[in-house]
Amino acid sequence: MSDFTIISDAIAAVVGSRASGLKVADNAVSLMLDVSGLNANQRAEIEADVRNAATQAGAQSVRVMLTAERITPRLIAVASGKGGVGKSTLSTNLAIAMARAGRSVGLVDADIYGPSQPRLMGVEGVKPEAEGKMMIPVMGAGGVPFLSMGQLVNPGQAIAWRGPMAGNALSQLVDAKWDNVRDIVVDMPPGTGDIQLSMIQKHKPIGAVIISTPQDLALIDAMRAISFFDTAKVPIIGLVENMAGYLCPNCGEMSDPFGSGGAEAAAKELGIPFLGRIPLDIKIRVESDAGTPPAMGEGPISDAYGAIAQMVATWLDSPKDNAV
Ligand SMILES: Nc1ncnc2c1ncn2[C@@H]1O[C@H](COP(=O)(O)OP(=O)(O)OP(=O)(O)O)[C@@H](O)[C@H]1O
Repeated sequence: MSDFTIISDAIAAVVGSRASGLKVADNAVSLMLDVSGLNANQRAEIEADVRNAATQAGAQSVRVMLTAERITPRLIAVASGKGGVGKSTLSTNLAIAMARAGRSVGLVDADIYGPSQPRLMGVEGVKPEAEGKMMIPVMGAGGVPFLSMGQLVNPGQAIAWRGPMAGNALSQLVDAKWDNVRDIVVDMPPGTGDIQLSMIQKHKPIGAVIISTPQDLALIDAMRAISFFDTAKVPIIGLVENMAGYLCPNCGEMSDPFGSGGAEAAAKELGIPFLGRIPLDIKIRVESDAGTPPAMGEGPISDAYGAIAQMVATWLDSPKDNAV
């Protein structure tokens, strides 16, 4: 067998058809490696695998050029019928849990009423750089690239916006230099008005995750959000119940200050998936506010976000009519 065939077979054995343009001259190897859809860690790993395989097959130097097709990220809207139910906290932790599971995911804070994500992502005050007219996402907690309305405007300035302005501002965040990010979790403004409608009409999300607390009144608002996305023909990925049970740090007893199970029952009634339940736990607020959201750590809370991320990932990977 020629050196070329030995090296080519060794590379194909580790990366299949991702390698192309292989050249071998005097044991110096060069090739192109398609890294579309892989995150930064996976890119580094696959490149190292190729280098090892080529070296073990006899190459003395290996030059690898990474290439990736430009992909348009899919948007996952995280929405709630009303404010204060934990939508931003879920968005951050969902994105981090998805990234931990090896997915190439970004986060956009589209909540013009109170962009809180820069703090949760540990990048408060960090201004994104631009390449031409394109913003470059900043690297946030858990290695998740991130952009926020709070980086576009001063606090309070966006409150007076009408729908089209909000839609245009979202364009700046979504049409940024996301490189190989496949999915972007979008923290939507709470509610179901003109602003939210403009945003989803302009940037149709592939699906929506709705979050609610267990009280009846909150669930009525969540139902409104669900029918809002239904009307806009955005599929519902599922419903999350937040603040669903309180574990007393002193006596260890579990209580349900806002009730529990209401969201699961509502999801069943509506025929939409129930994605999981996050307890009321002060650690969630403290760690999120400190820019180290609990999904980055270990334990039951991190596991709960991980399980929701897994369900969202399964939904994204399942065949669907509106797949991009
Ligand atoms: N499961 C939880 N346990 C304890 N605190 C929580 C939990 N979920 C959210 N919080 C806290 O509740 C407050 C509101 O949460 P968050 O900002 O995520 O809500 P929101 O729905 O995005 O609100 P807004 O409508 O203002 O955007 C925050 O202080 C957050 O840390």
